[in-house]
Amino acid sequence: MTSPVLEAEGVSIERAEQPVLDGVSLTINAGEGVLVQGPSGSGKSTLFSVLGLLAAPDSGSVTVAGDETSDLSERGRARLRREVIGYVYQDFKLVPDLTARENAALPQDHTGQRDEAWLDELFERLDIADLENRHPPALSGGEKQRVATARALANRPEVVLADEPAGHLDPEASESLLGLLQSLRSDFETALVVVSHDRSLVDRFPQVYHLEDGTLTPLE
Ligand SMILES: Nc1ncnc2c1ncn2[C@@H]1O[C@H](COP(=O)(O)OP(=O)(O)OP(=O)(O)O)[C@@H](O)[C@H]1O
Repeated sequence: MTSPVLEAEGVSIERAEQPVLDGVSLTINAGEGVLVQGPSGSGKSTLFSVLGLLAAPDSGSVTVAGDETSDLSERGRARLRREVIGYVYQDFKLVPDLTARENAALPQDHTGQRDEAWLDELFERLDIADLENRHPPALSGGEKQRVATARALANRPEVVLADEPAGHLDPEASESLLGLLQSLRSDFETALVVVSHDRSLVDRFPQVYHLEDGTLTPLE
């Protein structure tokens, strides 16, 4: 039996005194591909933050790689963020003073284990090898998105969380990036959780949930 890499149970959170997530439960097993689809403002980025231990829920629990996180110290949560989860942020969060390759290597530098061969492979697979010495201000939105994806995968995480990972790409580049994420999922058992408003992604994922009015519903 596969064990969950990420599990949210009864998660609720308010923003500006309004409920955004209302008793959301979600289980992600190793290697699973899950899309959370919902309209703008439905709470997708909030769910991304809660699942990624970037925000604590008001109630409910989030368990990462078997560790229930509400009782963990900040140090323990930081370790899970570093070692278990990879993040593709909606606004990339690349460091402008570092090259594309240095940005992608940041998670490895935080754990003290540079793996140049894996970075080479990621840059090849993402088709950005020729951009590795450029700084983010000199990259297009789609190029930044691929560098951010390389960074998310740098530590071979058990689960990648991605907020609108194809938001800045044309349909062809979006298809290729999602194909890459899905192939990494099958090659390395990396679970993938994508939150997106983009309905065209629905057919690309084995499991799809709809988020609206604070409630997460599986789409049949
Ligand atoms: N820091 C905050 N303070 C107040 N309200 C917030 C805050 N963050 C989010 N919200 C509100 O919470 C709701 C959910 O926001 P969230 O960003 O999670 O939605 P989303 O589905 O990701 O939207 P989008 O697709 O437009 O990115 C929105 O109504 C938003 O205005």
